[in-house]
Amino acid sequence: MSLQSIKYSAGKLEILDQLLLPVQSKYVAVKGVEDGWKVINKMQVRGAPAIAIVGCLSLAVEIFPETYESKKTLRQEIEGKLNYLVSARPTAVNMKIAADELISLANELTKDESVNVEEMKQKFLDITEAMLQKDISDNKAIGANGAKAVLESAAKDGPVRVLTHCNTGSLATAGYGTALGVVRKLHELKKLEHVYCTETRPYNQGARLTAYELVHDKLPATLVLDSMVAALLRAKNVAAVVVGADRVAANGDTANKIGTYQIAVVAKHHGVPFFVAAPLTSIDLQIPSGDHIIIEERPDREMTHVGEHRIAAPGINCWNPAFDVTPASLITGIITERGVFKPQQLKEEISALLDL
Ligand SMILES: CSC[C@H]1O[C@H](OP(=O)(O)O)[C@H](O)[C@@H]1O
Repeated sequence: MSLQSIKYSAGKLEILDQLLLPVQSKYVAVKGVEDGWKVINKMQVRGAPAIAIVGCLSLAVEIFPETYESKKTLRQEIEGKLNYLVSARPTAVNMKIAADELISLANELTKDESVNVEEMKQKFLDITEAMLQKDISDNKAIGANGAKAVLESAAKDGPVRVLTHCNTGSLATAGYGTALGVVRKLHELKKLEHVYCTETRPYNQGARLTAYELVHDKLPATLVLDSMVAALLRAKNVAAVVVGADRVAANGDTANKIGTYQIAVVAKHHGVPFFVAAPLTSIDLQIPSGDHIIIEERPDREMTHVGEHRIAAPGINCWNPAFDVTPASLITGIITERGVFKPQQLKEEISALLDL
């Protein structure tokens, strides 16, 4: 069992093919941007932070062996390939934010006469490679901030029961995870009584990936069906819900895996605190609200089949949005590596943090 979703060394990138988990643990090579786009679009690798890291590293391995006649040529290559990678999946903002930052860097280096084209290439490689360790350190901070927030929100002292949705662990990031990082931190603090994970139809990130991680780490965990959440919150004394995010708008509205919105509604009905855990690289202050978030719609086959086995009647119409938007009013707190924010204060506090 491996939880390392991404394997990288200079000029070489492999990803754990998550379509084969949990039955088969197999790494596939990503030899350039075309491969990067395909493994992201097919969801062989998925998860907002992992998408950005794999996308950028696919460009890094592509340019690594190359020599460029000018900085302008290299800049054009970087800009064109990064914008192409953004098109692989539209909802998560992390790839777009990473692309914009790296394109801005390429523009600055192009103008800097003290930097030659080889130095510019190496600087791009260095900054792209640093995304791996930064993501892990961000997730550790999210875990610590989130565990504190969950325990403070709990009605009683002592270990807590939490519910999570989809997969937000090592298989969605460079390691440790966001919402699942909060769960891991609670366990490290000996404050996790139990974690419940939803199966997360139709891709089954919960049953196939989160359960895989929880069994691997030997955490006290139970898999539940997406349809069980209301009954679970009514019967099992869950102290908090902690989910991930693919894009958080300036007002705190959050796009996350389909089913998140209805979990938030049920949590509100039962008075259970509902937390979103996400790095700053998932927060898009450029859009005012969740109404502006593009929701990816995926192939019908993901609903009508499990693997090669058909489970839906041929000819039935399908609607398969991969995400939904949870309004800020249903969110107790947004857990980041820089702190936990009320949705209503997010834009002001993040802007102040980033000196925007
Ligand atoms: C750590 S962010 C993970 C985020 O991404 C998942 O979506 P997908 O599996 O389609 O990439 C889900 O929304 C998770 O919350």
